[in-house]
Amino acid sequence: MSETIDDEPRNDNYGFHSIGNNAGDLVSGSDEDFSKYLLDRMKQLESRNTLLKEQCGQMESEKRFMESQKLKYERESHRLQTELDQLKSVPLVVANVVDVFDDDKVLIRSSTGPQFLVKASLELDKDMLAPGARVALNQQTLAVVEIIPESDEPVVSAMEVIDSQEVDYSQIGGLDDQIREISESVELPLTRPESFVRIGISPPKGVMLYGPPGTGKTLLAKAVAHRTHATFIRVVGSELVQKYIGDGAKLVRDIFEMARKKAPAIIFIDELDAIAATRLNDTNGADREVQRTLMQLLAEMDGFDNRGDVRIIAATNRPDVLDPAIIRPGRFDRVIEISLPDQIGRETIFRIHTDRLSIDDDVDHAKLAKLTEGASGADIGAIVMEAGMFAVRQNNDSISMSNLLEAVDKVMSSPDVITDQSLQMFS
Ligand SMILES: Nc1ncnc2c1ncn2[C@@H]1O[C@H](COP(=O)(O)OP(=O)(O)OP(=O)(O)O)[C@@H](O)[C@H]1O
Repeated sequence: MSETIDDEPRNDNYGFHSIGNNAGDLVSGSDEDFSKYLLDRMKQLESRNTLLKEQCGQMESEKRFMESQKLKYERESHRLQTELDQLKSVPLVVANVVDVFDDDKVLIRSSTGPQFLVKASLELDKDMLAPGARVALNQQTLAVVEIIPESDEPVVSAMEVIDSQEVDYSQIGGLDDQIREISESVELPLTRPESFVRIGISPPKGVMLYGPPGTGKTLLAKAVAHRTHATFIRVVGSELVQKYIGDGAKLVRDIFEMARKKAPAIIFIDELDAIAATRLNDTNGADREVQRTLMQLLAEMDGFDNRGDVRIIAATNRPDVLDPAIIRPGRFDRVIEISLPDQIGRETIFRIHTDRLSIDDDVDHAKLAKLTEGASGADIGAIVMEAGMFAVRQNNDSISMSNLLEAVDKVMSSPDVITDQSLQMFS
């Protein structure tokens, strides 16, 4: 096969003239010239070879780039196709599980309110399919096809007091015994759990604070959270009473779940009586829902490890209506009365509330305490606030005793102040 030396005719300087593309075509010349010629040709061919190798390298990298681009576009096309399929799929209906039965039947309540008895897909995790769970239904058959993962419901995370105020025991007057009791029941299990393990006793699972409004129950719970650097999750009982079936129980589950995630944590359930009033036998739908929520609370309390770092404190103004089941041992087994402050307590609370204010030197806290028999800590706080407003109105630089006396008259004559007969329920 004739070997092509080069693909262009050439004009070389050695007395040779090519008459074709083959070596045999060279016109003869001297041997020396011929070897020079060959050397030159070899260099030319070497540089051409180098050039071709570079071009080949470039084409290789272009080929790799094109292949990667092809892969990238194939992936993008697959993603868009999947998205298109999903967008074309029929939207699912969201509902809540009311009850689950053995034969894969589920009683659900749609967001608009009606209830349906439907089939549940066999692929679903039966443990997750519990009353209160949120599920997605096929639009045609209403069959349960998905369980919507529980997320931090905004309403639950909104309950966490993330920036719990810098409340300390020193800002609470007239409750020294109660502070000691709550410190033993809540603070020590969080700060010195090993003491309970060493002695072999379990700390109280839940602490119930009861007493008239405005006596410092919430304040105490916040102070404990501050002392233990625990996440303070405040839940108001009435907020657990939800409109739809199962939502209250689900809220309780979410709250305990969040507390475990955010441990050490203190769950403070204010107005516990809103869900823990005595269970009535003859109940209508709404009471049944409240009971379901209460049962969930009891189940969570029975289920959780009381040596763990989640503590529960509840507060109520209505101990007389509480279901006895809620305060049996193993539930709220430490009950602490937060009573109205006595004379000395009121004087202390007056000092606490005026401590950071500009007041005249002649302010007599003992006299103010004598004049406010039956006032709660909140009433005393209101008196000091009113006195401050009077001083501002008179453009004074500080609060005078007369401002405080005027405020005592105003607040103590207000219908909100606890009277003797309303205290009967706490006796
Ligand atoms: N013992 C106290 N010492 C100092 N301040 C108090 C005391 N009790 C109440 N206060 C004042 O009253 C305010 C309300 O108190 P707190 O919210 O703790 O009352 P509560 O018992 O939880 O009321 P409720 O039962 O209505 O929820 C407090 O922020 C504080 O300013």
